[in-house]
Amino acid sequence: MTESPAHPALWPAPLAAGAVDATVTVPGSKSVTNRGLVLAALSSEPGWLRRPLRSRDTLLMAEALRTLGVGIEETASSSSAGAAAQPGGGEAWRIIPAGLHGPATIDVGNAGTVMRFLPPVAALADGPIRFDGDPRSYERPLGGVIDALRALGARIDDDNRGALPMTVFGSGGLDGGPVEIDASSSSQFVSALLLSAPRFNQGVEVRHVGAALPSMPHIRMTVDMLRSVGAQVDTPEAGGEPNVWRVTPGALLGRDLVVEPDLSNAQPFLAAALVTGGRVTIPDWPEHTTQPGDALREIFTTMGGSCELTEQGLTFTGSGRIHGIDVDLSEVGELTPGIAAVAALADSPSTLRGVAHLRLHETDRLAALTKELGELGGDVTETADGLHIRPRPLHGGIFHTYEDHRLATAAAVIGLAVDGVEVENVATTAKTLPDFPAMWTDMLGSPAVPARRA
Ligand SMILES: O=C(O)C1=C[C@@H](OP(=O)(O)O)[C@@H](O)[C@H](O)C1
Ligand SMILES: C=C(OP(=O)(O)O)C(=O)O
Repeated sequence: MTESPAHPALWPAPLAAGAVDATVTVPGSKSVTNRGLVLAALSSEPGWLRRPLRSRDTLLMAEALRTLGVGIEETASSSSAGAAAQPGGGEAWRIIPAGLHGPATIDVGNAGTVMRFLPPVAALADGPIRFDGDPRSYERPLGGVIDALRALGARIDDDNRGALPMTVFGSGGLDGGPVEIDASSSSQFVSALLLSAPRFNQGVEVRHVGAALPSMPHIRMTVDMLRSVGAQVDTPEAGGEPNVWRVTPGALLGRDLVVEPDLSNAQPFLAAALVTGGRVTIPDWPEHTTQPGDALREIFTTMGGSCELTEQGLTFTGSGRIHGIDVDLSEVGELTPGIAAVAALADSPSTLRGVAHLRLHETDRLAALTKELGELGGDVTETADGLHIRPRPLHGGIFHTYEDHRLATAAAVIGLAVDGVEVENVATTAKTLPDFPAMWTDMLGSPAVPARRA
C-alpha cells in the first residue's frame, strides 16, 4: 500500500484523471464463504469450497472451526473430478468434518458472522468454548443468540451479560425445538440458529418477534445454502407463517460449492464507473443470487448509470451525471456507506432509510458517515433510521474509518472526485477485501493521479 509519508496510517486516495475503463475480478463473498464453512463443518461427509474469500473474517471462521477439530485443507482444483472445467476452478478448501471438541478459544475479531454463527456450533461441541474478539465485538448485539441458545438447552456464561466475551459449555448436542427471538438488530441471529439446526435433536422453529427484520436477502441466502446441502427448511416465503422458519433435524451432505464474487465488495468499483462517467465490468456476476449487492444494479441505475449482464459479467456504465436517491436500504444495509459516498457527489439530495441497525455494525455507520462527510464539507444529517445527504462541493481532508472496511472503501470513492482525501487505516479493508488498495490503483490504471496532501 502507498502510505502518506507524513502519517503512515493515511492512504492518499487517488483522484481519477478521467473516466475509468476496467475489468475488476472481485474475490469471493464473505457471507457465502462463512456459511459454506459452517455447513461443511456440520456435514456428515467432506466437502469443497472453491474460490473461498480469504480475508480477516473468513480466516477467523476457518481458524475457529479448526480449533474445534474440523479439518480445513488448502487444495488445488484438480483434485476433484471435473472441477477444472468449473468457472470457480482454482484454489479451494477441502473441509473434513470431525467431532467438535473443547476446551477451545475462538477469536471472532469484529466479524458478525463468526460471533453469531459459531455459538450454536459450540453448543454442539463437547467442552467449554470461550468466545472473545476485538473491543467492538463486545458492543455488537449478541443477546438474542445467547437467550435463544439457552432456551434451546445450552449452558452459557456471558460475563458481559448479553455480549462478548462469553463461554459456551458444549455438551455434545442440543435439544433444539421452538424458540422466539428478537432479531431486529441483526438478521444474523436468525441465520445463526438455522445454520446449526439440522444438528439439533429436534431441529428448530425460530419465531422472530419484534420490529422489522433487516437484511432479508441474507436470511434467504442461509435458507438456500441449507437446502443445497440437503436440509429441509420451511420459510415464510414458501407459504409458512410470517417471521417463522423451521428446520428439520437431519444429516447434511458434503457438497462442492463455488463461491460467487462478493457483490457488496464490487460496490466501490461500480461506484467508480458512476462517479467518473466510466465503465467497469465485474466478471462472474451471478445471474441469480441472494446476495444483497445484486440490488446495486437497480440502485446505481437510478443514480445515473446503466448496466448490462452478459457472459463477460456485469458491465456498469456511468453517464457522467449522478442523481440523488430516496431509498429504503433495510434489506441491503451493508451497501449504505458506498451509496452515501456516491450520494454526496450527486446533483440532488438523497434520503437513505431503514438502516437504524447500522449504528451497531463495525462502527456506528450513521454517525461516522455524518461526521466524516461533514468534515470534507458535506451536508449530512442523521435521521432516526438513516441519512439525509444534501450534496455541496467537498474538499480534501482526513477521512477516519473507525476500523470499518466499508467506511474505507466509501472514502476511496469520494477521493476519485475530490482532491486531497486521505483515508485513515485503509488496511482495515482486509476484513473482507485484503487487496483493496492494489485493486483500486489497478482499476484506475494510468489516468489516476496521486492525491495532493490535504
Ligand atoms: O448474514 C450475513 O452474512 C450478513 C448479514 C447482514 O447483517 P445484519 O443483518 O446484522 O445487518 C450484513 O449486514 C452483514 O454484512 C452480513
Ligand atoms: C455488517 C458487516 O459485517 P458483519 O458480518 O461483521 O456484520 C459488513 O460487512 O458490512
